[in-house]
Amino acid sequence: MLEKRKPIAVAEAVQRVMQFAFQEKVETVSLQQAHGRFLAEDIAADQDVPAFDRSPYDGYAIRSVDSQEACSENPVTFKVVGEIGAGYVFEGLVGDREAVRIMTGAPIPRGCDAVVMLELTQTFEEDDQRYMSIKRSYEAGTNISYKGEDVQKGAILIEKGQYINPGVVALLATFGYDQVPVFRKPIVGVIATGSELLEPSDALQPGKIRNSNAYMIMAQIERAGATVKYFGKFSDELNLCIQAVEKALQEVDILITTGGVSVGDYDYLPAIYEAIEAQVLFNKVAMRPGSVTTVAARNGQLLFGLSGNPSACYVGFELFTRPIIRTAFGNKQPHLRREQAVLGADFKKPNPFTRFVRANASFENGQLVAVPSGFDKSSAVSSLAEANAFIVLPGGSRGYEKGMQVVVLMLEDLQGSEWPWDNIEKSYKS
Ligand SMILES: Nc1nc2c(c(=O)[nH]1)N[C@H]1C(S)=C(S)[C@@H](COP(=O)(O)OP(=O)(O)OC[C@H]3O[C@@H](n4cnc5c(N)ncnc54)[C@H](O)[C@@H]3O)O[C@H]1N2
Ligand code: MOO
Ligand SMILES: [Mg+2]
Repeated sequence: MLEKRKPIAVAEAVQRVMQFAFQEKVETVSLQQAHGRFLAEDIAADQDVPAFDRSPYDGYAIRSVDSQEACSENPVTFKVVGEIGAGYVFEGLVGDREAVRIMTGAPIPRGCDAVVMLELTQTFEEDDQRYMSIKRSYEAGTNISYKGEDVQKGAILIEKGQYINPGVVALLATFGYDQVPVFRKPIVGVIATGSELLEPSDALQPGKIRNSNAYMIMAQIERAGATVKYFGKFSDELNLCIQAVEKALQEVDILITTGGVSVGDYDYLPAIYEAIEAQVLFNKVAMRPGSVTTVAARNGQLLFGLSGNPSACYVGFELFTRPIIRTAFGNKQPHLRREQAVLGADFKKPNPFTRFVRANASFENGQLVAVPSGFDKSSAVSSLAEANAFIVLPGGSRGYEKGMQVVVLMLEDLQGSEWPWDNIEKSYKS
């Protein structure tokens, strides 16, 4: 007799998976490879930035006191006693009515306390000596970038777990991090199952389809920040699949399979879990698509049995696999970011299960509006391309109307949510 599967709530299923959070591991990468990784240590400033008072403009460094009498009727003239570009230091002491030609970024010469922009000066030469005159006075401190005005020594700049974006890369470089401590990426294996599968390079044949899931999932793994290991596609032959899964498990932290998790004659994943003595955490979730999503564990290693149906496969990854990957990065918000949005179109299909409608969410006049991104069956592949969010529609409703408030989960976001699963209410009109 066919075993009847008992659906569990999405939040319960996510919780079961999250029991297997990764132990964080640290490795070091070069600064050039750090972009897109997650920082494994707090970074504190070991110096002031800037490290010296410097000029924000090209112009002349002066002693402000010498400019006090200057006005348009009475220009004050300075003797130009030197010139410095960024990277050089003026060694002398600047005296009475003396100025130093200075470029942006150069240190303020000793004795000077103001910089006059080049455009506000007039220059001339007399007996091989250069002079500069100004027609207004300057207060002490005018046009000086002070030591430590950007960052003060000792400040915590970036916290452990922070995503390394280009700005973080700039800070790491500023503070001399040629090598950067980052969290190790988990290795996520991918196996596609199905005798119907062709590779993308193959010509179509009767009854066959191209394997899109493996490539989609590999891209999702990379988007989540992990490393992919692809083992290929396998036809629906039990022993072949058992061997492939056993072998893959030796080489990865997490293994994802697609297809074969339902109740068809060639849906072998349940038999594979049994054969390799993996414990099934759940094999039915009260959600659409992806109700057949199955997760099993063996010796602390997770096996994600994602559906063969492309939309179901995609959703299963984002809800269950993504957050566990994120735990490897010291991430306190490993789940998809939850936001509130306005439903941008009617969604009339009733369903007893919570729906995750692939959608495009964008701001319209400051309001996030989410519109289903196309054909909504579990088998759909076309609606995935435009999707940057899931609209979460709780089950048990007769359908939803344009204008209702809905919860959305954002797919392209880096910030994430701590736990987005509480209080997902039935929608209401705003
Ligand atoms: N009698 C029942 N039938 C089905 C049930 C059920 O509860 N009772 N569940 C349905 C639901 S819901 C889903 S979702 C699918 C899940 O199917 P499987 O996970 O077992 O996947 P397959 O049977 O292998 O394939 C399903 C579908 O997806 C296509 N596929 C498979 N692999 C790929 C791939 N790599 N790239 C693109 N497309 C793929 C495959 O050709 C099938 O069309 O089961 C329902 N049936
Ligand atoms: O798992 Mo199925 O996708 O609910 O349609
Ligand atoms: Mg099947």
